[in-house]
Amino acid sequence: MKVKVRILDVYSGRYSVFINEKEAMKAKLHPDDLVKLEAGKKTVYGSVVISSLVKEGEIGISRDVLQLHSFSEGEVVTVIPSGTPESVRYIKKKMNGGKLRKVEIETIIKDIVDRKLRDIEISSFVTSLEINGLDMDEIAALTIAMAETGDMLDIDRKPIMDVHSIGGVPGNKTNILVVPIVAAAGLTIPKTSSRAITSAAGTADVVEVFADVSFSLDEIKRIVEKIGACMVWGGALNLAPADDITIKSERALSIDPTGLMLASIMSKKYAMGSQYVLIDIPTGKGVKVESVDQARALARDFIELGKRLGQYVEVAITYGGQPIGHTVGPALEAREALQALMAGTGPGSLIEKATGLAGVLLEMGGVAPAGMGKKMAREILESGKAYQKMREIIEEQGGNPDIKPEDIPVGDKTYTFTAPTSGYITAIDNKAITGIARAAGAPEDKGAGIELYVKVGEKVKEGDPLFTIHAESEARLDQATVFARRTEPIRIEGMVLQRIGNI
Ligand SMILES: O=P(O)(O)OC[C@H]1O[C@H](OP(=O)(O)O)[C@H](O)[C@@H]1O
Ligand SMILES: O=c1cc[nH]c(=O)[nH]1
Repeated sequence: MKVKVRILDVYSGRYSVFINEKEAMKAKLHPDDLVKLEAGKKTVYGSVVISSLVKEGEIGISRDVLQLHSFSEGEVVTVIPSGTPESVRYIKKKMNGGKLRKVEIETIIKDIVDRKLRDIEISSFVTSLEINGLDMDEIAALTIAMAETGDMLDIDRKPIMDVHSIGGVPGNKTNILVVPIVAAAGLTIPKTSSRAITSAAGTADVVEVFADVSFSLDEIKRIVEKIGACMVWGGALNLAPADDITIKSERALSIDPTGLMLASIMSKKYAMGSQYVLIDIPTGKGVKVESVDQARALARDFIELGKRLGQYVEVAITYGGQPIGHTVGPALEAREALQALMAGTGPGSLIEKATGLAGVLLEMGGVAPAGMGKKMAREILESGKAYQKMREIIEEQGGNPDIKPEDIPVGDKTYTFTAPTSGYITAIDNKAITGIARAAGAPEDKGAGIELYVKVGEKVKEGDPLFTIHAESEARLDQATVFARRTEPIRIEGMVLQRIGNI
């Protein structure tokens, strides 16, 4: 059927096309049916929403579609019902535990990017990967398909360094220090991050508190060729575009299937032209990788995948047994990262990890002698050079370089939990901390999160503050406090943990 486009001021987070009920009945279209819109050389897929927002003879197009495709009001388009895409068969094959061929993986990724697959099918694909996994041939094919369905960056400065965390540990604002340290040493580091997947704040969510993170590839090229670094959101670019779409399903389910995680990270690095990549694998209770043996196995996969892509990859297995630093949630983490860059010092876990990772990159990039990278990274941080580089990044990304940590607003609805008894902090539950921060509204509510006053091993007295929840609304604060009461985010014990006798 031929209809006229009506642009609707609707944002649904998916590719929706709106059709009047009578028109839908005539065309035998039903809610959520997949249709193809054709206009000249343009082809776009979308899911049907039956709505009185449009009249007979019209098709409503939501803002989501207009972000990537241009349609004008009144433009005539042909609407063609589209059957189930071939890729659904391949998703079922993975559900049944089969091994996917390269061409099958390419078809799935192309259909995700073309929006032929709807949320429900994409979630099924993600779930099938969580349950049945992928082998290295499948992971390599997935990585290349994810990168090649988008644009590739070609930066005129070499070598290109990169760092990426597999995430999972609360408060992981580390790379916001690593990137300016490495760039201040003269290396080039075009850092792309995703938004939160399982945590309460991805690096892109945190950086967005003080600068823009959505740029075109041309803008990124300009920024990186000028100042040697950027810290941007991968999802804003047409860079590995399937990544941000699958991440939406992962975030909803709070899962990060290992094969997809490898492809998600390495496709972004491949598309950015990164040559030397450092992968951070936080390891500990309540994060994605709980044991050092598992971390080593994953490290081998990253290194092998890097070889297949022509990249030199090193892996740092880092301590992830409790949150990094003292803050969790976008605005609180932005404050802490900025404070550390300005002062050249900060919480031990944050500074140790940031200078440790930056040190490895300085050695990989050949600007620090073997074994001297960490010392050099610390000197760059303490000298204020990393902060100066951060100011350049903020300015080039449209933020205010003079911003101070106290200028960053945090949620003003607060509740502080205190120690019910005196003793030592014997555990901080990563999953509970993330759950509380998410219940408080993070990462979408930038000001939501947690301020931690204690770390494992510290001594507390009854009544000492343990942590404060910040939220932007009373309702969210209530949800988070209820969640916190149901879990045991912080364990306090005496020095005698157990008494055993009479066995
Ligand atoms: O912790 P969760 O949300 O699972 O993982 C996602 C986070 O991990 C990575 O961090 P980075 O960009 O390397 O700092 C991603 O880019 C993202 O910010
Ligand atoms: O970028 C990232 C980081 C962790 N896991 C992913 O899937 N992607």
